[in-house]
Amino acid sequence: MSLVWFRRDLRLGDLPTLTAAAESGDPVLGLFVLDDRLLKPSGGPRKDFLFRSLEALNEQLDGRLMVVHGDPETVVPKVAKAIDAEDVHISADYGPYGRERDRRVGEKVTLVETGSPYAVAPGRILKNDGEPYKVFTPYSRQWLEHGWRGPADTSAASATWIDPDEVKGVRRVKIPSEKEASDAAAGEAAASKQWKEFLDEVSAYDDERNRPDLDSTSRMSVHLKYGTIHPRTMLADLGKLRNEGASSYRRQICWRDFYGDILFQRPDSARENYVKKFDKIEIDSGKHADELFEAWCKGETGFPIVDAGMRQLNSEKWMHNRVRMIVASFLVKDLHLPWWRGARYFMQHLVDGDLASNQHGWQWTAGTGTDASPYFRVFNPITQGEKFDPTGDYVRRWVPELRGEEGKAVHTLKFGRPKGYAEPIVDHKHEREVAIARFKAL
Ligand SMILES: Cc1cc2nc3c(=O)[nH]c(=O)nc-3n(C[C@H](O)[C@H](O)[C@H](O)COP(=O)(O)OP(=O)(O)OC[C@H]3O[C@@H](n4cnc5c(N)ncnc54)[C@H](O)[C@@H]3O)c2cc1C
Repeated sequence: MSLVWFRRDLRLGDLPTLTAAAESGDPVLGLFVLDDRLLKPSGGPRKDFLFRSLEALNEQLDGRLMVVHGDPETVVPKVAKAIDAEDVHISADYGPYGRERDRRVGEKVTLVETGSPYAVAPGRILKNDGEPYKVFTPYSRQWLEHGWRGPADTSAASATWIDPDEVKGVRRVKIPSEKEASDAAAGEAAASKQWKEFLDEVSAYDDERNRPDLDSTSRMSVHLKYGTIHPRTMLADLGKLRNEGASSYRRQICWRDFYGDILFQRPDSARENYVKKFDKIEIDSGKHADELFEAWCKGETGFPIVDAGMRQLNSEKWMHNRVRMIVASFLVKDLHLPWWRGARYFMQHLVDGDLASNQHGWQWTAGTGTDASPYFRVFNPITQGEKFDPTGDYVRRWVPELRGEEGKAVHTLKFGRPKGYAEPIVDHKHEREVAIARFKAL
């Protein structure tokens, strides 16, 4: 018998783990472990998406997904023993917790790793001197040159699936549900449909991807996070197209691989500054800092694009990439709060919250990360709004108090601030100087 332990690969198509497990011709048991170490710190939207994707996977397997609850170190060997499986097939996990977990489980059973959640697995792309890259552009050149495998030809029909009802001595649980849901459609079929629909529009991606008012990005991040689609499948489709949009999209997939690689090289960077000299930068704390943080979380800063972004996050559990950068810069450089405070809030609320992309997206914006935007480059939330939401539609969509403002005047409020909309909580010009002075003091 073979065991496939699903983790961040909740699909049956393009699943090399399944090819490996089915190779011997033995029947296969599909297993998912509800692990409190991962579930407890997960925000509701992520749990909801995970549970709905598990439901979809279970359906694809005609109800044959075994779901158990507990510490994988105990339950995975128990399940393997119950079906007399020699090998436990997994897709490699490169995150700090996942690596340590797999090391522990691997001491008790034979873990066979095939593939990873990335196009190119972390640790593969190295400089000529064998050192990992720290800067995106040379990494991306090497990444393109390295290339990736084609999609694996797998489906539910690739194996004979064991019915979990026939497995004795293992306590199964029902797939839970979660109240704090997002609208993101979950599961492999939804991922595939969404991707195909987006491919029809990808030629416009390069021109429009920075425009939150157009809402024209793919929203595939949550599917990539939970592996309801693999980037390899997407890259294969993109490879058939010859347009700027497809190249630009490929570059974003590369950013995802890059940050996966950086976190693999430096697991400490999930919690600490990637560039150590920033440990000494002055950051604010105390009651007033907490009040400012609260206003930021609620989208009540009095800066329209920042408030629109935070309200989109709180409502949709997702935020446009450009706006993620703007609100992150505002938290770090206008409010002088530590990046990890904002990153934690994002991880609680984002449906696509991913340790590598989130912590490094934050560190990039804060200036403490890899080829970071320099600390002295401070985003002006008003000009950023005018430039990237030139119609003003994005702000009006998310900030009802500003719906009476026309065009891009919604960012400057030059004709006055409507009643009921917050006064700016800080003076951007002044805070910019404070941020730069603190940087220079390092
Ligand atoms: C402060 C901050 C926090 C972020 N937190 C996360 C996070 O928790 N999870 C997450 O998946 N992405 C995160 N990102 C990256 C990016 O914002 C999202 O991947 C993107 O907005 C998701 O929407 P989309 O799928 O429509 O993106 P698209 O524009 O359609 O991009 C396609 C895919 O490329 C990848 N991608 C795009 N931009 C980036 C990037 N800068 N870094 C890494 N991968 C990228 C994503 O997988 C995305 O789905 C963060 C960025 C910033 C600045």
